[in-house]
Amino acid sequence: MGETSATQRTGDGVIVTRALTKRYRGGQLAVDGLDLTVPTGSVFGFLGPNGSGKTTTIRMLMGLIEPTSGMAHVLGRPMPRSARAVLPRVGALIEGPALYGFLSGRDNLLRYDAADPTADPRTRRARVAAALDRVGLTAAAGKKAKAYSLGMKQRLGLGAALLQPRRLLVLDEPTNGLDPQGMREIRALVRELASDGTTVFLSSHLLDEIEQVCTHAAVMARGRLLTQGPVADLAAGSRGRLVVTTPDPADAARVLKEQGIGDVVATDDRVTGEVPERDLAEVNAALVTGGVRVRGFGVERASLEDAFVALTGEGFDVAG
Ligand SMILES: Nc1ncnc2c1ncn2[C@@H]1O[C@H](COP(=O)(O)OP(=O)(O)OP(=O)(O)O)[C@@H](O)[C@H]1O
Repeated sequence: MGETSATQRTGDGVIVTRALTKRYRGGQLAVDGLDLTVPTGSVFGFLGPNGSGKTTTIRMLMGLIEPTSGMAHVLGRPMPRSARAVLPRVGALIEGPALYGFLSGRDNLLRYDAADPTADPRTRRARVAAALDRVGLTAAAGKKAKAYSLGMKQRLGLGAALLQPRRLLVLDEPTNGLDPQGMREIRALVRELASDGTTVFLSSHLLDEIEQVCTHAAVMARGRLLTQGPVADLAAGSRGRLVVTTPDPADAARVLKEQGIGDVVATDDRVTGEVPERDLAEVNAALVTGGVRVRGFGVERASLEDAFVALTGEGFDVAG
């Protein structure tokens, strides 16, 4: 099979996998028949709880481990076979950046750049200065990396991935372990990179993170792909919740149950339930007839979390 036919077959996805499978030597089936398509220019969230197979997938995509079966194409070329041609065009941040604590941030990047045989030594300093600027570390460039906060270390790792122009950035749990401020910084950076046209593939076990920064997402559980597509479509696939705001939550809950509404949950001044098939006006009328003072009545937009729960029938470890 020639390279051209392979490219045609995989369309214009930046990452395409078909039936990609990894069984570790111990017998653990970590990734099971994965069909993934990451559109060009997307910020693609690879979502799943710990142990769902995200890191294993990323390691196969980067040619770090061999799949047991199936195929993975990155930038139209098969991995791991074309790793030498593909990897220079991919920036990766996997399992935290490897940094020398005793070197300054700038010297760490100079080292990274020097390790790249395609990087012109005459323009090295300028490249490193531009990368430091990109990730907001110019002022801290002279500090030793061991004095950096976790967020600064992550940003330095991203800076290393950005020394060369990249068509694809692969970030494995880029905000893991960061405080809220550090998370915000990394998310802002990801959005900025994406606005320049770089495709970003990032894994996360945080649903709200995916909703905040990603255009597309795939959801993994126990090594299998549950769904993938534009984030807005994934959330819309779930029906959302009926929400009644009222000073009479107990009465409202009773009426809603009488009306056949499922999963009724009452809190202080809010009662929610599953969205019924029938006309919502009838439900509203029943509440009013039942003496419930209705202050608000409507359907709350479904979140990706609702979609996840609907898909798996179980909750998601949102707090991490
Ligand atoms: N080298 C290995 N040998 C054997 N089993 C492994 C190995 N690496 C991972 N696994 C197992 O494969 C499964 C998937 O792990 P993986 O690290 O890919 O998941 P993950 O979604 O990235 O989770 P995490 O966020 O915890 O890294 C887990 O059950 C894990 O224990």
